[in-house]
Amino acid sequence: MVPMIYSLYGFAIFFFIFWCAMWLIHLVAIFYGKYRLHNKPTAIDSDVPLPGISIIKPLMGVDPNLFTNLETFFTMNYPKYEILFCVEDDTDPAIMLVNSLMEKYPKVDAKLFIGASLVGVNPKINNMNKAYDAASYEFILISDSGIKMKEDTLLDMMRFMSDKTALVHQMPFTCDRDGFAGTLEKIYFGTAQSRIYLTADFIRINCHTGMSALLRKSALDDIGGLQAFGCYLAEDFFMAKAFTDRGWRITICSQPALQNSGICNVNSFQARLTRWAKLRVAMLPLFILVEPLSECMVIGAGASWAVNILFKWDVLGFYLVHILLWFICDWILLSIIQNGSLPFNKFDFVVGWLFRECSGPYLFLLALFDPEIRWRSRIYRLEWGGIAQEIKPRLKL
Ligand SMILES: CCCCCCCC/C=C\CCCCCCCC(=O)N[C@@H](CO[C@@H]1OC[C@@H](O)[C@H](O)[C@H]1O)[C@H](O)/C=C/CCCCCCCCCCCCC
Ligand SMILES: O=c1ccn([C@@H]2O[C@H](COP(=O)(O)OP(=O)(O)O)[C@@H](O)[C@H]2O)c(=O)[nH]1
Repeated sequence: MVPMIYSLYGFAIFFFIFWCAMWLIHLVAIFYGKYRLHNKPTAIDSDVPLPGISIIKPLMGVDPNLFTNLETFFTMNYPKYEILFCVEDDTDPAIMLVNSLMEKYPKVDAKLFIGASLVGVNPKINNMNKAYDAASYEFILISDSGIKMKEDTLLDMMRFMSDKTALVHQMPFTCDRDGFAGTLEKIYFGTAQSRIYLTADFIRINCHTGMSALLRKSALDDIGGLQAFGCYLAEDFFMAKAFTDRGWRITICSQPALQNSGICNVNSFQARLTRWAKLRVAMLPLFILVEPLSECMVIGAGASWAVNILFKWDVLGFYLVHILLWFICDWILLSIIQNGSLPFNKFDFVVGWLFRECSGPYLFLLALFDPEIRWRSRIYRLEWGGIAQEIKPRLKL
């Protein structure tokens, strides 16, 4: 009987401490986000020339926003850069679109590479490898197809690239997009994900998501170049880990990444989150426990039970206050990251937030019980540690 009481109290203390840690994460994210994001660049010293940047854009297929997203790369305010578009398949419709942009902006240094080099299983790495080998400058920007840039985004990223830094990344966020899926994506990236992302950056834990990342090429060459990470699907995480293992700094810049894919629906968004959860669990198995526990509804339930055991507090009252406070913190954080008016009203936020918070744990369970990873036209399976194997030949979409 006594061991059972001890275990009961042990669990209650564990939930209570975890719950306190989550509130600390909320506070760190809010204060660090306010301090770190959206601060205007100090005047650039015009006597020191800015280093050149080779922008690598891996493309696969087109979507309704691709043209306007890519166009933002031709109109950036940065003195020296080249754009290296990569397409794996010579029948890809993205080729036509890139050619028309290159014709529209003949003064911008842009090239198109067709055909992947098979250096591993990661199709994004295979697609980018030729461009990486041909890059002229000492810094590389890897930028996914759905990213939209502001005129000064490159300047913003470069000003965080100190001598000790090998990687400056943009925290994932989204452009304003219509419809429930657009609201949901903004809420997820501006609350649940950014809370962890900002805290991790603050305490210097690797949380690099490689959708928009400025890399020091010499440092990447020292760890084997892009191709050294072709065996992983989460090449971004392992690349950043290799840098930090060698003593390099990695950091976010002040502008969050503006994801603006023209494909915006709840199913594809949830499939993407599930794919990412599978990657995280394979890389860091501790996530099987901590990720669901970090969800509002789950830790709230655990903490409500814990405070009832420890302090005899009312379970339902505690749970409702917990949800209300979590909701308010999320609203504050989202407003800081948006840095302007949100494209939806408070009612839409309530609905989107409740949907996200209730579906998050369910999506995580789905990810745990389905080991196959579908990424664009390919299907993979991951080993513990993150090494990937392609298990079905490429589908023609
Ligand atoms: C009391 C302790 C509580 C700890 C709670 C931790 C709970 C974690 C909960 C949520 C995790 C959010 C993680 C943030 C970002 C992850 C996004 C992601 O999964 N990205 C992966 C996929 O990216 C794409 O991959 C393909 C590539 O080609 C594309 O270009 C990419 O965009 C990516 O691979 C993984 C990146 C890093 C994941 C590691 C995150 C570690 C976070 C540690 C958190 C510690 C917080 C601080 C605790 C005190
Ligand atoms: O087989 C593939 C899959 C993806 N990509 C590129 O990798 C980047 C990230 O792809 P996606 O947006 O599907 O990844 P997510 O952000 O959803 O993980 C994009 O620029 C894609 O064009 C690629 O070149 N080949």
